[in-house]
Amino acid sequence: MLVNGKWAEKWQPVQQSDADGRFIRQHSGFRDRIGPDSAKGFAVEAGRYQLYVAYICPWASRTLIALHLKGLENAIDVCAVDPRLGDQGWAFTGRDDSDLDPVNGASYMHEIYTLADPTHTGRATVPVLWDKKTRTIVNNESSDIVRIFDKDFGALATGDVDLCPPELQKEIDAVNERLYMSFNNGVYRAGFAGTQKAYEEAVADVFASLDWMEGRLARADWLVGDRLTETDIRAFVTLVRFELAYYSLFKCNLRPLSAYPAVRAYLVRLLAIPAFAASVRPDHIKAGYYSIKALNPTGIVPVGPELDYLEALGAARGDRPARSAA
Ligand SMILES: N[C@@H](CCC(=O)N[C@@H](CS)C(=O)NCC(=O)O)C(=O)O
Repeated sequence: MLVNGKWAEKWQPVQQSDADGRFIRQHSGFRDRIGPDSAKGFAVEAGRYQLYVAYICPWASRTLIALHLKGLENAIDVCAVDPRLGDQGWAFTGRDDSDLDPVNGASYMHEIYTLADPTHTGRATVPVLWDKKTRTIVNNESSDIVRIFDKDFGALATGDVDLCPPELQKEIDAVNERLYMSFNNGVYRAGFAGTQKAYEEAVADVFASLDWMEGRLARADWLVGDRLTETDIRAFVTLVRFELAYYSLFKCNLRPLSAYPAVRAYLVRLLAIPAFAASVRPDHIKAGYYSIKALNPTGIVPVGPELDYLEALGAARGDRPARSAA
């Protein structure tokens, strides 16, 4: 991580924990908006902003899905890091169809943070929304960036969807909060737990969330109201990683996803929406999670699992089959 603008040596991608071994996620530091609600006057302009993402990362994937659903692909550039978190954090290598940084020419994500604030202290996380004009970070919190794309870009956003309609906002915020604690971050609390107790608490939360979603989706198409909202984006990014990484690497293995037929059908339905499909790179997800040395010291990436819903995704994009012919 960065300490006063310097990359701390001997840094390991291990997360913070409390006295009982419970995983603690860092708070995001850059929280401005774009347009009339911007404190620093970031204006709505096509081509001015770049979104830094990692395809492995569920928080970054939320913002990618929102960008595509809102039809902002031509207004905002996207730059994807190498999926493997190395000794210097996220890197721009161009490997595995990741990107080199065309705007700042950075080698590592932490350079983007020190360009914005030469004395920055904190982890160099993705997503980051970067302003090319003033060369700084607008925002590095995915829940804000989703709302920036949904609300701030006005006529530049051509997608015909309101991800947080005012009449549903209260319920969306309440369900988002619950899902975040117990599901989106719940899987991380399980994976990075430092004690048996912290792990068991987290796994119970994860499966209680799946139980709740199964009940809801057995009688409704969407998690809140009668339409697609940002809550569905939040559920999706964790669901699509569940069998690829969380079930095995994070030990969230109480039940397979097939024990939740309504949830699984919902996942397949969302994958058929191009904005959702465009955010999913199974190769990056597996390479990224299994490169976390603290959890997988050998770095060996499992061959499986074979997942029919992801093969359909690859075929739709014209990818080669997941299993090589070697
Ligand atoms: N609050 C942030 C969390 C982002 C986050 O934790 N991203 C992870 C990747 S999934 C990251 O970049 N981790 C690098 C690190 O912790 O050093 C958000 O939702 O935007």
